[in-house]
Amino acid sequence: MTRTAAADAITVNPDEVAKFARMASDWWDPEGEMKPLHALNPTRIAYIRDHLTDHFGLPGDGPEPLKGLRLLDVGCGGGLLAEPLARLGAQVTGLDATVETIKAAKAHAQTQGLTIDYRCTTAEAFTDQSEPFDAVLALEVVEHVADRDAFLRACGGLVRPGGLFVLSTINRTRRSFLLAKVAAEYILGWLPRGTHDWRSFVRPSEVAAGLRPAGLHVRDLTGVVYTPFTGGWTLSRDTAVNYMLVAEKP
Ligand SMILES: C[S@@+](CC[C@H](N)C(=O)[O-])C[C@H]1O[C@@H](n2cnc3c(N)ncnc32)[C@H](O)[C@@H]1O
Ligand SMILES: [Mg+2]
Repeated sequence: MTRTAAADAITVNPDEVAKFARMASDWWDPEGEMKPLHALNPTRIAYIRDHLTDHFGLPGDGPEPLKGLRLLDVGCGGGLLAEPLARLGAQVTGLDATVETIKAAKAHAQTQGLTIDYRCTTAEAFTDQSEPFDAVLALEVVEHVADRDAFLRACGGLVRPGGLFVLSTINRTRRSFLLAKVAAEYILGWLPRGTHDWRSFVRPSEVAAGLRPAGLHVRDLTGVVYTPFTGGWTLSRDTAVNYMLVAEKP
């Protein structure tokens, strides 16, 4: 049975988190069920690094361009994002709703000699337990939560004034139904069948509306598209399927 952060956590969809808990041993296998996240990683990490260094006026060169920043990775999974960001010098806290996932993340970070503060909890529960962060990240999580607005409000509440929120997800369009649902799960087999519910995909306008009560404004919206020739992902103006978004708290 999956042990979750808190049975009454309003953003946790038990069926959704159980899927990720079952995959806990697979997070770091680049050919396993998390293969698409591994493939996306270089592109999304570069996007995050560039937005953070630019916004906080950091030099951006050198081996640790994110040194001095406190980051919160919400729905961190096995740490695919938390680890590279820690290597770039950031002080990283990672939250995930399932015990199995956090165990896998802790074990892997230890093999890498990385110090990351991993906790099994939710953004809404963590709000009362922590100082706000320079930046909060939630990549590929919002389409799996039970209450989207509560999730965005809680994430936004954990951003300090002057800080950033970075999100990635899948847009809810006709094209995303064909590509991110039908093709990815049933034709190409990139993701296990049933990974996503198209109705849970999120329009950028819905992210913006969900962040507004927490006082955040969207500063950037960038698409991420698959390039069949290279088998990689690149940033694009096309936000109809996958996209990344940066919001700022003034
Ligand atoms: C697709 S994975 C993304 C992992 C990671 N952010 C990445 O991009 O590599 C989604 C993760 O969100 C977690 N999750 C789902 N709902 C959550 C919630 N309400 N609070 C915290 N974590 C949640 C799941 O357990 C899972 O590990
Ligand atoms: Mg997803």
